[in-house]
Amino acid sequence: MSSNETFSEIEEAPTYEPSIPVPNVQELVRKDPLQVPQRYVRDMEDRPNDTDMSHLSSLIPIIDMSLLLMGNEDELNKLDLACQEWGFFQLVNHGVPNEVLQKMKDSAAEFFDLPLEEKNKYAMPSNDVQGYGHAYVVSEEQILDWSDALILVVHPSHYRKLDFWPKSPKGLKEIIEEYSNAIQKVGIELLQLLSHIMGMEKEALLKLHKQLVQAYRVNYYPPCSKPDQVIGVSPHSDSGTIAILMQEDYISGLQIQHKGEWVPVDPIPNALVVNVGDVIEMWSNGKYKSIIHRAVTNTEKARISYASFLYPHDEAEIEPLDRMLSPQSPQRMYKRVKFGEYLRNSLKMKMEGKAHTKMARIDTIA
Ligand SMILES: O=C(O)CCC(=O)C(=O)O
Ligand SMILES: [Fe+2]
Repeated sequence: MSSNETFSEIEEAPTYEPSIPVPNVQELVRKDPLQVPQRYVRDMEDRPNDTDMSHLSSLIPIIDMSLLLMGNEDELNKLDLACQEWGFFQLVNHGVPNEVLQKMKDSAAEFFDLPLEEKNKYAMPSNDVQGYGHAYVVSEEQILDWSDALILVVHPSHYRKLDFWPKSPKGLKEIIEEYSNAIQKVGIELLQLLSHIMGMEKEALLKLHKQLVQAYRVNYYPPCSKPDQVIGVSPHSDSGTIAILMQEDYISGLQIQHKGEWVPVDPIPNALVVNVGDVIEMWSNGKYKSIIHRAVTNTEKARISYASFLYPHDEAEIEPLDRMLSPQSPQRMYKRVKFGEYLRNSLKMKMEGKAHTKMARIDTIA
């Protein structure tokens, strides 16, 4: 692939901003399902409210990849509108076999069911953000998310730190690789289609990455006795290019901000949820939106979500593309930033909506 030829395979794996170690939430719930320690309790204004917005979930665009790949104009328009108005869509007929999705889910569920000592063999060290633990914890005072996660860099393969890839259950490593390869294929196709709807040649966005990097974050949200007081994953936008998420089939939790409301993205069995990240928002000069989203918990069931993030090489310079400046938006909304600096700046902050995008924004409003 052209974008992967720029950097040689002897390049060292990058390092990322560390996160402060905090208690394991699954273990906390296992020991006492009713306890909700104060460090997880949100301020009143940040709590999920119980207004049921599930009727809005069906408005989130559902896009058919097989139609996109056939060049169907209506579907391409739908993609364009989805990225402008929602920043999120559900992707069906994406080509990843259902067996691969299911094997990924079964194997990850088995991992989280292992005793803590076994999972802690892959514990995120204090100087890294890969492994089993919690990202974005930057101060002891910070209110914590009601979740644990396994985080790995999966592509390019020489970036992998195999010490963090669980050896048990048997087959997990292999399915992470198989699933991630399948997701990368979908991701590349989406980048080609986005290049097309931005009026560029197919490989344009891929080339701008200099090298396509892919990280994998499996989130585990234990049930919570007070789901109205905690958040599973704090509101944030994703820093990379695009994110592709697999959800549990029948357990909701993901919510996205749309016109001032938190809209749930209820799972559609075997669909993938795709969202535009900050980099696409910057390249498109704000035409396509990187939307704030969060995950909430429930009293009944643990939920696992599987997020793959595609992003550029650390050295890639990100700025609005000339062709995306238009009479409607003649001014650049973003400065040029080196992606590696942008990403590390985000990882150094707690997740807080779009606060991390400040370093790239040109604020036109005084
Ligand atoms: O669990 C979810 O549905 C969302 C996870 C997410 O936004 C993330 O990992 O960045
Ligand atoms: Fe996210």
